[in-house]
This record gives sequence, C-alpha cells and structure tokens, in this order.
Amino acid sequence: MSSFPPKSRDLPPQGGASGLEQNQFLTILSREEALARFETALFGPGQTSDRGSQSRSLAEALGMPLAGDVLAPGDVPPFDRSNVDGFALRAADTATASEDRPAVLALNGETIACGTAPTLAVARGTATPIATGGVVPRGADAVIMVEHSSVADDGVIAFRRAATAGQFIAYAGSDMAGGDVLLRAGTLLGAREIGILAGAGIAEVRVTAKPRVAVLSTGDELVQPGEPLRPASVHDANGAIIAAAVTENGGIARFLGAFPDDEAVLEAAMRAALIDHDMLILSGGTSKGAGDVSHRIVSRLGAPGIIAHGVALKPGKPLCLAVCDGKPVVILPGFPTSAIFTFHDMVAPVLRRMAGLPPRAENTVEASVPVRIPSELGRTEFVMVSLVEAASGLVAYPTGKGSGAITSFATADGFLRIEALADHLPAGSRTTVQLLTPQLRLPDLVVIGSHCTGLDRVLTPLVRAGLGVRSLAVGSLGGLAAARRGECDLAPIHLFDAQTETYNTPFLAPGLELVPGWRRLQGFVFRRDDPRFAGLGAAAEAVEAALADPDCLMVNRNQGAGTRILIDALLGAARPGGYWNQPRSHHAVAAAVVQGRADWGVTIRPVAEAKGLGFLPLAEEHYDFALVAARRDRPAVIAFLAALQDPAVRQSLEEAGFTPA
Ligand SMILES: Nc1nc2c(c(=O)[nH]1)N[C@H]1C(S)=C(S)[C@@H](COP(=O)(O)OP(=O)(O)OC[C@H]3O[C@@H](n4cnc5c(N)ncnc54)[C@H](O)[C@@H]3O)O[C@H]1N2
Ligand code: MOO
Repeated sequence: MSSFPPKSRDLPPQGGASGLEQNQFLTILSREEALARFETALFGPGQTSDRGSQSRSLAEALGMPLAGDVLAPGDVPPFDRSNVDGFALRAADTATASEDRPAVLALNGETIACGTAPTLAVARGTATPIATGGVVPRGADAVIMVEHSSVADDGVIAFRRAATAGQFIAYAGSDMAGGDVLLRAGTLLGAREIGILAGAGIAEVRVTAKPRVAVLSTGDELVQPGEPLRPASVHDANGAIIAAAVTENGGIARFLGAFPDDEAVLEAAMRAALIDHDMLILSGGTSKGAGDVSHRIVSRLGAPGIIAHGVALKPGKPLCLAVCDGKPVVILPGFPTSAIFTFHDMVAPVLRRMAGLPPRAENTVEASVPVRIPSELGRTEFVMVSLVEAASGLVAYPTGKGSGAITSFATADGFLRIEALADHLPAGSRTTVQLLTPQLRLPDLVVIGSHCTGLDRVLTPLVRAGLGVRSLAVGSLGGLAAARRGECDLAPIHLFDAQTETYNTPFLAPGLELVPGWRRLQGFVFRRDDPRFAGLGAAAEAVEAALADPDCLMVNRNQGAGTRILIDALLGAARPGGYWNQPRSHHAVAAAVVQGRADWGVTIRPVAEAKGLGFLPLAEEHYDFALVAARRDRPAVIAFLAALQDPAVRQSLEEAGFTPA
C-alpha cells in the first residue's frame, strides 16, 4: 500500500493539518520486548488462546501435532512370543546336546499356532511345536529353530545343539511397556508415529486443531501472480509467501486476496475474516504516513488491540502486533523480505504455539564476514547471507539487495545479527549465522563477481549434472577481491583498462589466471518509435542527435562499470539531462528507456533485443573469468572449464546474443 503521499480521504478533517502529517510510531519497542508482550497478551494468565484439542482417527490425524503425551495402554507384545518356527522347551534340557549325542525330548500333544493360546505346560524333558508369533507356553524358557531338530521316533524329538535360556523369545512389553510414554505432546504425526499408535492398539488420538489463518495483502499497486502487470503495478509476492509459511508452521492458510487502500472495504474484510479464523495476517501499509489505514482499523477490532507498532528491528521496523478479543492480528511490513523475515522471527513462534508445535529447531554455524557491513544504530539488524567455504572456514556474504527485494530472503542460507548498539560489523569478524535451511549444502562451484544472463547458459548444465553451484553477483571488483581471498573458484569480470585499452588482464592479481568467456556487444539503445533516432546508422550520430535536443533524457551507468567508461568517452564534456541517474545494471538501463523515463542509454545487445529496443553497436565488451589457480584441479572447476568449451553451451550462448571467445 503506498501510504505516501496520502489520499484526500485520509487527510485529517480539520485543524489546518497538512496532508503530509505523519503518524509516528508512538513507542518503538525492542524485538524481545515486543515478542514478550505479544506472547503475554495471547498466552499469559487469564488468556484462553491456547486452543483446545480434538479427537481424530489415525488416518485423519496424519500431519497433525499431538495435543498431549500418549501412554502405552498395555504391553507390546502382550505375551512372551516366539520369534521363530520351532520348539518351545527348557534350555537346561539341551545343555549337553551335540551332533554325536543329541538331546531327545518328548513332544507335547499340541502345536501352538499364531492366535491360539497354549493349553499345556512344558514340563522338564518335553518340547512343544510352536509357530513364529506363537505364545510361549508355561514352563518353556527358550525356542529352538525347526532346522536344528529331527524327529527321532514317534512322539520324541532330537536336538543336536544346546539352546541358551531366552533364545528366540520376545518378552511381553519388550517393544512397548504398558504406561510408557510412547509419543510426546507436540510430536507431528507421520506414518512412523501412526504405526506406533496402531501397534499399541490406539485408534483415536487428541491432536491440536490447526489454527485457521486469514492472509491478505494491501495496496492499490498489487496484481496477483499470473495476471499481467499494469503500469506502476507489481506482483503480489507477500500473499503467496505468507500463506505458504503459515502452512509450513502448522496453520491452515486462507489467502483472501489483495485489497485496495480503501478503509471501509478493508475493515469489512478484516472483520469478516476474524469471525471464522483464529488469526489474521496483513502485509503492507504499516509504515509512517497518514495514508496507512490498516493499523487504524486494527485499533478498533477488539481488546486489548495494538500491542506493538514499531519494533527496533531491521528488517521489520513498521511491524504491528495486535490481539483483538483473544485473536492475534498482525500487520507485516510491505517490503517482501521484511514481511517474510518478521513473520519467521515474530509471528511463527506464536503460530507454532497455537498449532501445538514445538519451537523450530535452530541450527547455527560460525562464519566470517568478507566485507564491512554497515548497520543502523539503535535497531537489531538481521543480514541475510549466502555461505561459501574458504581455506579459513565458512564465509558469509550479505545477499545485499535490501528489504524491498524478494530474493534477499528466498535465496539466503541464513542470517547474521548485528546488535542495536553497533553501527557496523567490521570486515573479517567472526559471527554466528542462523541457518534458514535444516541442512546446509555447501556448493561444489562458487562463482562470485559480475552477473551476466549468459552465465546461466554455462551453469545450468552443471546444475543438471548434479553439481551444487552458487553464483553471487557482487560486481567485477567485488569478485576479484573474493578471488584474491580464495573465497570462490572463479570471478566473472568485465573491466576495461583505459591506459592499455584492454579488458580484464591488467586487473589480475598473482594467483589468478584469465579464462576467456565471451564478448557482449554494447550499443546505444532507444525506443524504435523515437523519431530523433529513426534511420540513423551509427551510435556516434545518435549521441549527436540526443545532445542536440535539450529535452532528450539519458540514463547513465554507475561509476566503475565498463559501460560507464564507454559512455564517458561518447559524451566528452557534455552532461545531458539524466546523467546523474546511474543504475547498476544493463536491465535497469533498458527498463528506463522502455518506460520512457529516459530516451537513450548504453546496454548490451541481448538485453536490448529482449526488451525490443533499437540498438546501434558501439564496442565489444569482454566478459571473462578470473580463475583462482589453486582451485583449478577441483572437479567442479574442471567441469566448468569443459562446459565453456562444450559446443552445445557455445551454441546456446550465441543464441542468446553472446560471442564465445
Ligand atoms: N519515511 C519513511 N518511509 C519508510 C519508513 C520510515 O520509517 N519512514 N520505513 C521503511 C520501512 S523500514 C519499510 S519495511 C517500508 C514498509 O512500509 P509499509 O509496510 O507501509 O509497506 P508499503 O508502503 O505498503 O509497501 C512498501 C513496498 O513493498 C511493496 N509491497 C507491498 N505489499 C506487497 C506485496 N504483497 N507483494 C509485493 N510487494 C509488496 C510495495 O509495492 C512497496 O514497494 O516502508 C519504508 N518507508
Ligand atoms: O524495517 Mo524495513 O522492514 O528495514 O525494510
């Protein structure tokens, strides 16, 4: 929900207040304080939010958590049971038996099959035929397998080896003893647990009912996945991710859709949802600004109302936690990574408790940070990281796209924590990383540096062949630094040295070798229907035409980018409008031109073609790999180098508009 600028209906009614009035968070609580208050309001003395349990048949209980401990109602097996087909006897009667001098016992006049109770005791000097699973009769203390016996005569049987007392007997209660705790409260019932219950003779168990959780998104700009984007709209990521995370944490999620910034409509939807759900989770529109309506609605939904609005947490500052007549109501921040992170950190513990599940297991690893990580003073900051292995141990790379990005959380291995009183974490610090995945799989191949869509054409076949591949986009210089520290196998780079007028080689440090990658044609891009550039045959002419029109806006590139060096050479001393708009990627340049926020820029041909832009060639950029020589013999590196030479890969690169070196 775009809370700023506010809409006219959100303006205060009178008093000369401006529409830009801010709705400051009244008190910013620490993360720990906010969570403690939320849990007390839900589960503290006098609260009834610990919801009841229900009885379910075993089949219906699959996937549900047990509401209480389950005790074994009786012994399993319920009697001493033979584990083999053979003869029940007294071990002492066979003590001296051998091949030469077998022990000869009298056969008792019954055979114990499964399901028939014995009627005769085994007296000294006798044996009773018994089936696997049969009840060991009174008097017997061992069973000998039928293979080790022979019928000596009518009514007698010979044994050629001695039995030890207890052999082949499963004693009553040896599997489960009556009164034992079989399964503890909170255990999630899977096939194995259901087997234990069935074996113990239990047909129904009490499980905790899954909390029903209504999920809704707010914002005029939201379009559901599968629907085409309108101008200025974005796809609703939070709705799907929060609903899935609710399911993963024991709830039944119902996604109600994305609601526009209309207070009356939203309030009606929230009130309706609270009638038949146990919990309500919204995302968006909780930040500062008079246009944020959700928390105003929440404050009217029931007692005690808002528990925390504003938490000293990053991401997640605008989080709003409320309890309305016993039900938790949460407004997550709109930024997707903030939304999912605060869900896991502050909401999942409460949901799991309502669902009767134990707290999630926390797995941590120690790692060092390769770069200085700045942090906001006064907020506990959680930084999403990807882990790679160097000679010195694990290294945690910030995924670095910020709370507004969806992939920051989704592709991270875990996160590290920077305390509220620190304003940065120094490069080289050792720190604890909390894992987001139960099992950490370290990659076989690590590629850190500049990103290129062509890279996927090389890496995808390696992934299909079963290799774990990690590629981190940190730019050419960041990649070279990682390669020097031995944190990656290869660093993709495209750095132009103006002095030698060559690409990449002048930037290699000792221990690094250049592996040629491919060439990317850079060019002047423009909208095909722009008359200023119609019919022009060369980039230089197009730049001249652009500079001749004071209304013609450019989009530049960031300082340090190879493309920027080209642009500066084209412009000379000119500083046309748009010069200070300096995005960091080829895609951002193309998007600005396509959407008319700029009229021209410089980007690579594959991106220009994918976006349908006009393209006038300028220069070939070299996209190569700095290989860490010490890692050249690793199987995954050998596979990567082979893939670069693979005709199928080269053809695929060419199809995508690249020229393999
Ligand atoms: N002046 C200030 N501005 C902001 C502050 C602040 O303190 N002062 N806080 C920032 C922080 S921190 C966060 S986090 C965001 C969150 O703001 P809101 O919760 O009000 O979220 P919106 O404004 O509605 O949206 C923010 C952003 O996220 C996109 N969004 C929203 N919902 C979804 C969704 N379901 N799927 C995908 N993307 C979504 C939305 O389009 C916006 O781009 O505020 C900062 N601003
Ligand atoms: O607190 Mo916000 O959630 O940093 O992005």
